[in-house]
Amino acid sequence: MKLAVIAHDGKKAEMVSFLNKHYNFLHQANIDIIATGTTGTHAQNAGLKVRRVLSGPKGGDAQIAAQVAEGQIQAVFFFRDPLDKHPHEPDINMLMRICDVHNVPLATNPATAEMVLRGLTQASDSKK
Ligand SMILES: O=C(CO)COP(=O)(O)O
Repeated sequence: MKLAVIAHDGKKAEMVSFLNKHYNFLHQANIDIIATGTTGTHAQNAGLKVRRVLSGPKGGDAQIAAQVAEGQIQAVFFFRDPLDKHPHEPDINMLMRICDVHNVPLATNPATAEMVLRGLTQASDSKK
C-alpha cells in the first residue's frame, strides 16, 4: 500500500506527531510512503523510509497528484494550513480535486487522518 504525506509549514509539527504516533503501522514493509520534499525530510527524521518528491511550491503536490491519477496511491494525508497563503494554491486545489475524481481518501487535518488510518489498519488486519 502506498500512502502520501504532505504538510504545510504551519502543520509540520502536527504531521510529525501523527507519524510518530502511528510509527508501527507506517514502518511496515508493505507500506510505501511518498512525501513532498520538506515534509519527507521530517518523516525521514522520524525514522520512516520515505520517497521524497519536489517541495510543494516547486511541483511536489503536482507530482503526487499524478500518481493519484495513475492509481498508485491509496490514501493522501495532507495537513493543510488554512491560515496561511500559498503561492502554489492551484497545485493544492488540483491535488484535492484529483483525489475526489479518483475517489482516493484525502485527510486534510489530524482528526480525519486518525479515522482514515484506523480504516487502513482494519483493512490491512483483515487481510492477515
Ligand atoms: O507545500 C506543500 C504542500 O502544498 C508541502 O511542501 P513541503 O513538504 O516541501 O514543505
